[in-house]
Amino acid sequence: MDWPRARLDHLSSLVPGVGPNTAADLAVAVVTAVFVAVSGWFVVAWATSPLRKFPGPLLAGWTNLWRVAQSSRCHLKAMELHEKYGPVVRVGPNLLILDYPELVRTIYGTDEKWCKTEFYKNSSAVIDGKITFNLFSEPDAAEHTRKKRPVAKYFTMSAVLRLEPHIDSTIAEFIAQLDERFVKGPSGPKECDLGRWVTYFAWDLSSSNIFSKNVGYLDQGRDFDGAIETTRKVIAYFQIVGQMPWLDYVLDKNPLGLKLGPPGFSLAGQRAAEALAARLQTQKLDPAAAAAATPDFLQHFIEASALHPDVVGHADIISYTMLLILAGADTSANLLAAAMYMALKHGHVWARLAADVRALACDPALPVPYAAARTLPYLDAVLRETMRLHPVVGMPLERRVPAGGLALPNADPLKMIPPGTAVGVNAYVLGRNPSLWGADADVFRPERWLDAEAAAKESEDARARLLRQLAAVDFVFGAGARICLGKHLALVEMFKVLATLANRYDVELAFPEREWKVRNFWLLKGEGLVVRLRVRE
Ligand code: HEM
Repeated sequence: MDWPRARLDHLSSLVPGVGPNTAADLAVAVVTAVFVAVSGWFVVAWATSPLRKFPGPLLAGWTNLWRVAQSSRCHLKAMELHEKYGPVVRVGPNLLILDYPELVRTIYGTDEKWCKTEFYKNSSAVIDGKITFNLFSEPDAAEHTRKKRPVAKYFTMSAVLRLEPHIDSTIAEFIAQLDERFVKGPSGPKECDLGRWVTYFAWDLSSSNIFSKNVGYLDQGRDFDGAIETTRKVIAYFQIVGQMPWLDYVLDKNPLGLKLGPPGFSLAGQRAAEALAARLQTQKLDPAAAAAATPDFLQHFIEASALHPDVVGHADIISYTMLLILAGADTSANLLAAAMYMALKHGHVWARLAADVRALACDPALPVPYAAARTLPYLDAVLRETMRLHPVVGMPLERRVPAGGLALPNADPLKMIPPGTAVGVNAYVLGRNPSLWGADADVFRPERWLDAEAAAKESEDARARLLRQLAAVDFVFGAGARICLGKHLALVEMFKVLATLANRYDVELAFPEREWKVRNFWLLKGEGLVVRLRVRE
């Protein structure tokens, strides 16, 4: 639109130093004024921030854009920063990252004072124009407890073990596909992109645990409906907007209802809604068959709805199931791929693991029972060591400092973090802290766990140190009131599938000299796990 000349002249004459000449002058003046105002605002905010005393990159203290730019390698950047600045580093105008193992119990406790920050808010749906939090994103502690209470009992170890038949059937499908596609055939074993195949496995397994039905990724050998790729994009989007929450209000949750941000996650919602409707129908028509079926999460949530109708409606059942898909599939796939890569990269580790598993004398044609796999200390050590160095979630778990502030330990001269500050510990950093792990903190050495357990039997100090190490590795699943609900399930799956693969196959890396590439898209995902498999003699 062209503005009338007189109006432009009048407006531009209001800007000091700019004569009533041209529209271009006015535009320059407006841009300059905005720039000066915004810069001024940044300078004042920076100069008056109570976090100014905390060290960190200068730009990070001004704008969250700095950390957004680091996203895909923020776990490595965090290591560099702690090395340079110490255990407390300012990585955003209102965010400090901490490398104090002893603070984990305070920050991630059960006392409901430490709430999740805005980082999590965006991973919620908009229903009827309102942001509706799920169990994971809910910031309010009381509301979180209300949402969690009806379903928590379905995630205990004993409840998870009742899902073992689903895990077995998916592992059976997994090895059948590996045999058929990569082991058999006249030309002998073929290269197998195991990283891709564990992803199909984890996605089918997640669906089997929830709906008693695989989606068919293993069967088809591809992400045939695009849901895996879409979910990854959704998680990567959450990583970015979590760090600059206002972006999500522009890109996704804007009042105009325009979707400029993440790809829709509607396929998972639609699948969940259809499965729920079908299950309710079956229950009505054939209650005896429904009661006799192996339980799954859908069944559990329907039961929770019957027991707690005031908390769990049908929309909540769909929300719980979608969350399990989002939180449980790629996380498990990434940990499984990391354990395989690390054990194979250190050939003696895989050899010892395979020898221990085979000594159990389980049938190599069948999935190894959890009760048998769990008896193997070396398998346990391989898993712990993998989680220590490749903790899956590659970002700090942000929490808001409550009233009273946070006192720093060890007479840290910075002493006190003020209330309202966002703070976070990154499991990747904790897993490499030399005060916990010693000088070889960066080395993959499962034997350290066996040594530590032996030492713990001999001395109180060693026992206390082992407990600290166990707590640090456990932090891979978070801690306290917001600890991962799927922790037991994930561990049962890991024990079983690693034991089954080691029991059935001789495995080697196809390109042992190559390093895999790890990218951080909130989750740490390694790429380049390519192997050759032979069914063992
Ligand atoms: C190796 C696998 C997994 C890892 C490393 C992992 C890690 C985590 C972490 C770190 C959190 C806490 C986030 C925070 O406090 O900011 C979390 C929460 C959660 N996880 Fe997992 N997870 C895994 C597998 C699973 C599985 C298999 C499921 C479901 C079957 C699951 C369901 C959840 C849920 C529902 C929450 C939210 C809990 C709450 O806020 O009450 N996770 N997970």
